[in-house]
Amino acid sequence: MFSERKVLLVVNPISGDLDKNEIFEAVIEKAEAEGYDLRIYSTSGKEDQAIIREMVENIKPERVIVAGGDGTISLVAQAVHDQDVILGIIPAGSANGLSVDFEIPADLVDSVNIAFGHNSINVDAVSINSEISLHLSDIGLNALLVKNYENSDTRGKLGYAKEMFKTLSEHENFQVRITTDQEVIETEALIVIIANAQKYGTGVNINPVGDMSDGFFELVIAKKLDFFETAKIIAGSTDLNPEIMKIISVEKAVIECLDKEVYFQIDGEYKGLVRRLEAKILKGYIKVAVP
Ligand SMILES: Nc1ncnc2c1ncn2[C@@H]1O[C@H](COP(=O)(O)OP(=O)(O)OP(=O)(O)O)[C@@H](O)[C@H]1O
Repeated sequence: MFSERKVLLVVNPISGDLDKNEIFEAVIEKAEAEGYDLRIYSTSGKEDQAIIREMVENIKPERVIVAGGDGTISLVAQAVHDQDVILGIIPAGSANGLSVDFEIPADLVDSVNIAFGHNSINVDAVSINSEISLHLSDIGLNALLVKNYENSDTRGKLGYAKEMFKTLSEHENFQVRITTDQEVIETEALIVIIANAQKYGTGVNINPVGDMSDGFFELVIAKKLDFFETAKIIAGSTDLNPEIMKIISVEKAVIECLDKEVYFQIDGEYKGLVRRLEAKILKGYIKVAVP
């Protein structure tokens, strides 16, 4: 029988190190059990956003389920955000920062059940110089780490530690001016994070007040630190010292790097050097299935 209820599964075949066949099997089984007509799209790395958008317009699925890392989730969110669909997430990337924040478990059966489940929340996005950030973007130290890690051929924890050491020796603090509706802050900074979420994929809770559905994003400004304080922060120390870290909740902000161009990353993807960022919240950007 032809089913009116449709679901589109988008899979990134190269993300993380999960066997995608297991994902196909689990989703096919669940879709059958729930009476969904399932369509599948495997990303190619080229024109995916436009293709997914067109598929969603034609198929009109109730849900779009993404199996991939944060890059693929963000791509699909941008393709479907103005459609009436629920986004289900099956964590299948190398870091899975978004899934950590949504408390979506790594277990395949559990995440498939959640992706097809009844609970969903509206999630904000942050527009940064017209690009979309769902999770955590930043300028400074961490963006340089992302750049170094992307360019290195080592992977895993050891590769990460090696790149962190290299990054700490290369990084230079910068002068920044942050203009919000409430205040103008001018300070030397190690890192400025534009945070929609709370945690990096490593589990570091950099923004304890973060809530992806509250209509605000946070600016987390870390000032000059010494070498060991810096290492502690990016290695996972969560005891945020207010002398060192300042966190403000805003709807929009302009961030200007006053003395040099600074490394910039969005949701784990290195974006190049920047001087100026304009960030604003996009409320209720996408609906996501959650536990
Ligand atoms: N078939 C493909 N071949 C090569 N690259 C692809 C293909 N499909 C998608 N990509 C690329 O995969 C990247 C997105 O990867 P994604 O973020 O999903 O996984 P990841 O990098 O393993 O995980 P994480 O973001 O959690 O570290 C994009 O750069 C995209 O262009």
